[in-house]
Amino acid sequence: MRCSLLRSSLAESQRWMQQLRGKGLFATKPYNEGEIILEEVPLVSCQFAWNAAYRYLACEYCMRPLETPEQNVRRLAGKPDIVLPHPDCVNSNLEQPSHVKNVMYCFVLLQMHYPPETTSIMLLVRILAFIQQSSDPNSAVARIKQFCHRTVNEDAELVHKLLGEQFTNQLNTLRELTANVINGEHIQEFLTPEGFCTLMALVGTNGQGVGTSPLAMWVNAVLSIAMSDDERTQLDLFIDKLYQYVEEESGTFLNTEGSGLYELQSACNHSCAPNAEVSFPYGNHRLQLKAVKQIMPGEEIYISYLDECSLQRSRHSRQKELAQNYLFVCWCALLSQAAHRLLTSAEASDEEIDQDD
Ligand SMILES: C[S@@+](CC[C@H](N)C(=O)[O-])C[C@H]1O[C@@H](n2cnc3c(N)ncnc32)[C@H](O)[C@@H]1O
Repeated sequence: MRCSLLRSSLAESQRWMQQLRGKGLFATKPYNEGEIILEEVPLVSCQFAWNAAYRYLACEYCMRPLETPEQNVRRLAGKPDIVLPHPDCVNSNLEQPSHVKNVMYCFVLLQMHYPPETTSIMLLVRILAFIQQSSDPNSAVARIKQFCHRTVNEDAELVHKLLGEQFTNQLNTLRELTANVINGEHIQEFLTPEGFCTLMALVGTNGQGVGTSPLAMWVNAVLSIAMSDDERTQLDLFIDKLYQYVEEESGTFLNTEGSGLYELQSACNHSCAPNAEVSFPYGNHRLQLKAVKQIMPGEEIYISYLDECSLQRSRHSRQKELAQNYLFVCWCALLSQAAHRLLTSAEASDEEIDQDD
């Protein structure tokens, strides 16, 4: 009886938490650790403006780097004579003649004191362009509206960090500038003050960071080649040396970075102990979601919205980042408090039962 009491309370608290979390992605079959759950390309993506400043050239459409691994490592390591072994892996990045570098149009935004990276604004403009250019704009709008897009969390009294009252003027200027760049019947609703905030919140809460690196692709490719133990040891030493040179010359900023909007992946809720992770193994914006633990049918698939560094930080810092960027109070913390309360009340009932006995 005591067990069933605890079980029903836990089931209730889980239902309550699912309500708070909204929709989620659930496994319909078992996945082993390391197994691919899904792959998808984004509806829209955009690279960070600073890539160009650091001479990271990537396709404006799919973020595939526009240099070979050898050119990449020569630049990052500041050593123009480095030659990478295994030419098949070295040259694989050059075979995309259709991937081009476009000139991005720029906003006066760069002069404004407003927190979002230009990428968030470009992503927002690309969403509008996606709707405008669609052969069926109404269904394009419906697809965009499937992404969660609330601007406030009334339960937890949170406002998205990009939408605070202190930014009213900046948001208005940005909205007017955007309407000058792109306008039309089907996107009117997103160019009103409320609609624009909704789109900003949508980009803020659903944008997935994308990272591509020719060097990392070369490393993955050569590591999958069959070779003797001796050759493998030599290769490992060579790779370690390359990364050491790169770190000395360029530090840790190694990837071409950007952000994308993914329909399936964005349905994944956050956990500080996730059972899946996102990667970009093709060196472009095509995303892969992989199980990092065994997942059983019916289980929810969670990723971490926090990078590795933030995940190591205190619960308070994690909660702050999730609240400001994603408008929720980390359920991991809530769960432990709720579980603690349930446990305490179960223990209390145990005592009562014991006394009754
Ligand atoms: C990318 S969406 C994930 C899908 C979302 N649940 C939906 O209904 O569309 C991110 C939003 O999901 C909610 N969310 C994600 N993980 C959560 C969690 N662990 N606890 C509570 N809410 C969460 C937050 O509202 C967050 O802004």
